Amino acid sequence: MNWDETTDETAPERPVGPAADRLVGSAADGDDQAVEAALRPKDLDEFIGQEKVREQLDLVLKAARARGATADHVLLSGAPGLGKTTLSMIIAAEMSAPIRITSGPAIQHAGDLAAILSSLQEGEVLFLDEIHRMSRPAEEMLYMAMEDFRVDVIVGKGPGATAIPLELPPFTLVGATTRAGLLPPPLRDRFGFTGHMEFYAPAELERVVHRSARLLDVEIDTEGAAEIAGRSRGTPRIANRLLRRVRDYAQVRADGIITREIAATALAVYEVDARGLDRLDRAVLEALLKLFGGGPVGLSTLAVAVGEERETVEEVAEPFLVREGLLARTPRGRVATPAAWAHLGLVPPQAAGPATGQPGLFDA
Ligand SMILES: Nc1ncnc2c1ncn2[C@@H]1O[C@H](COP(=O)(O)OP(=O)(O)OP(=O)(O)O)[C@@H](O)[C@H]1O
Repeated sequence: MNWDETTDETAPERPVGPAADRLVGSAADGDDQAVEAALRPKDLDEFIGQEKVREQLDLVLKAARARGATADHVLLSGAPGLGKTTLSMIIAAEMSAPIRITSGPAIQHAGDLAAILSSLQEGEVLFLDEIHRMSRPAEEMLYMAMEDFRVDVIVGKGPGATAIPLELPPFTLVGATTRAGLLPPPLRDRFGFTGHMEFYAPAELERVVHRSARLLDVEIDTEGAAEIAGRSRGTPRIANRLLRRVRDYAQVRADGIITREIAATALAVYEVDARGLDRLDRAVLEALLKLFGGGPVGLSTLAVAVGEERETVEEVAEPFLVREGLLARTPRGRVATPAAWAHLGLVPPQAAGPATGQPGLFDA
């Protein structure tokens, strides 16, 4: 099989093996979950960035409130850590409604979903994270629930099974997905509003860092916040996590105040470089440049060279390297860009071509 066919450059980082606990991973770890609740913005005004989604959602919610109606179902797509859970909580708060939080993988049987749906209160927000990972029967039950606020509960088995219709109170489903493309069109079409969350600009992340520092009672100057923001890979969750590690360093090794120098030195200790690359990202780039002259080189060969699983390189390191324009996935193999050479301070070999990376020599 051609590896290129299975490659999705927009695929979000999925923690794999030892890479799961990396400081710049975008999925939440246990430590994050404890702090995140305290750092979540509580209303749309407090929510930083995502101007388009925020403005559109503001209209959807204001209109529903003015009509005294339940808000339309909302689908939020985007990489982990960009604020989908936070926005769902804000939707509930803006509608003065309670919220129930669950996820696709937690709903394996239609009965699991029926139990949740039948216990919802009128107007309640149901947040369904990773909605693309729900089972097929549950998904089909959801179609009817979203459209008609009704489900058919199947009682019994085999020829004697009967469907008992169950009326549901109007509710708002907020679905979140990192892979909007994986949602079947009938499900996608049942959302009244779809918002795509983009990675954050450095200036927006700076505001996130300042806000979190204020809530955590940490003193930080403008340049210190800019330094952390620049290494946060466009993701508020990572910005908040780096801030906490820099705060530790500032407390233990300095006077507690975060300046540019303190942030840069602290993050060097944690091996997060000026562009947000960590040890794994740099190992991949270094192997590509130093061992294979910048490529093209096959994924398996590259993975062996860095001593990681193929999936770890492909799913954990590469998405960010591709996004940053440091690495390209081509039909002939992985290739470094001029920006990669510049970032590692190396000089590309002359026009003679790759040092060792003859196309066809390496596995595909
Ligand atoms: N726009 C924002 N302004 C301020 N803080 C934010 C913003 N977006 C996210 N955060 C912070 O980032 C953290 C992660 O956000 P959240 O849990 O909502 O992300 P998510 O997209 O739901 O991630 P996942 O897909 O892993 O569930 C939270 O602590 C939240 O406070």
